[in-house]
Amino acid sequence: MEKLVIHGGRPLHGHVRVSSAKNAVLPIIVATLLPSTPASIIDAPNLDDVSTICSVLESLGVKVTKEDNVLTFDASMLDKTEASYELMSKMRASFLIMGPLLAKMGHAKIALPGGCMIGSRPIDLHLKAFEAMGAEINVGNGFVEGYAPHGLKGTTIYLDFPSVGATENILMAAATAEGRTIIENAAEEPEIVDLVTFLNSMGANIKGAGTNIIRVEGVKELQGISHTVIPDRIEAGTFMIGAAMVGGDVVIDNVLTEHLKPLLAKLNEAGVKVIKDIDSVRVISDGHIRSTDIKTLPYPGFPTDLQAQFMALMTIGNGISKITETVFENRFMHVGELQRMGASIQVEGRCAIVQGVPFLNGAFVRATDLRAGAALTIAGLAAHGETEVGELHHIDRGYDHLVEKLQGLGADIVRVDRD
Ligand SMILES: CC(=O)N[C@H]1[C@@H](OP(=O)(O)OP(=O)(O)OC[C@H]2O[C@@H](n3ccc(=O)[nH]c3=O)[C@H](O)[C@@H]2O)O[C@H](CO)[C@@H](O)[C@@H]1O
Ligand SMILES: C=C(OP(=O)(O)O)C(=O)O
Repeated sequence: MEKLVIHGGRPLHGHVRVSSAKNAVLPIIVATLLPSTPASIIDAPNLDDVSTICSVLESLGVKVTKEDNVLTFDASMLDKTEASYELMSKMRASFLIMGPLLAKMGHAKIALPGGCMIGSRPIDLHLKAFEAMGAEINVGNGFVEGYAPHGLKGTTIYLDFPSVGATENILMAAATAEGRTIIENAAEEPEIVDLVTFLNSMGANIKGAGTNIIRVEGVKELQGISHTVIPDRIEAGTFMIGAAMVGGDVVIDNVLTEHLKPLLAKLNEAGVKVIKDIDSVRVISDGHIRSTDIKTLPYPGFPTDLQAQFMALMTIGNGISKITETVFENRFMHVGELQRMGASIQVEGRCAIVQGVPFLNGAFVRATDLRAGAALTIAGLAAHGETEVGELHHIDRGYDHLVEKLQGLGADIVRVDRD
């Protein structure tokens, strides 16, 4: 069991480069199930979630190869349509294989992903959409099984909530379905746009990605291409918040600032200096933070995946900050850990009231989930004394070389074996 050991209080300086987006690369890898010829991804991030999704595809018969910085997926031998609980339980995004498998193979049997730390995360919207497209869906004994022996048919689907995963699953099911599919109240996240760019480059006919109505004209076949995934806006945001909290002068490279408008606005409100450039952003901070409220919302609102990190920043604000989480029902697991570092936070339902304190103190804390882990790492870098962060497998899911990148900025952080 490994842990991070952090000695806080050293300002951050220099450049750090953001990797490709986890939440874009995962659905894009799944979409390589669809074409009849191999598809490649250039510069995929080095993440446990990427390894997991590659294992899921391999378990279905896809040949996955890596040469230098290019991952290639050849689904011409795809012959299985069942995914085990062991693989599904590692990562919920694995459920995205349901749409492409139904579209291409007419069958999918997938272990139910189950609940997780941040909420129950049902898949009802995905399943309702597949049924509307003509699939027969049965749920039982911990599995969801779908049949579409005569193929999927386009239809109009209204999503009760603009679910990112449901929008992606439907897009992949609809790309080669018969006729037109219209997704109303679709998710508008940049990762949806990147998936659609990938699908359209392979020959799909999809319009409206990035708005809440997406139209898909089903095509007969897709052909594999090579794709470079968009930068990870959540990793970029994590470094921006980190620089703001710890203090210093940091340039974050490979950032599309148009994907981070709510964070830029909130850092501005918090008194942090942020200078935008074409594909980078510079954050200058003396560590004095004005308390600011945030409310998480689907894109283009404030991302739930930056809520924990922003809460860490608010723990040293000059007053009271109200943090409202509307996307997931239980995404405050980091509160207890931040309290161990001396933060003053009270949770009232979906709101956390953070009363800023002059400084945090180092403590032993656990990464209760991926973004909680990032938040606690930032908090440790800003805190007085030594912080240890355990349960690193959560952080490894979604941050590519986090420790090395922070060391490059001058942080005193090492990864060591617990024993
Ligand atoms: C791999 C990936 O891209 N993960 C992201 C994706 O997760 P994910 O795709 O799972 O998130 P969704 O947008 O689907 O979920 C948002 C909300 O909708 C609910 N819901 C979703 C589907 C459904 O069938 N029924 C239902 O009720 C969920 O429980 C949750 O409360 O978007 C989330 C919201 O931006 C991000 O936090 C995750 O980092
Ligand atoms: C919640 C997240 O990911 P996932 O949907 O894969 O659990 C995240 O990236 O913060």
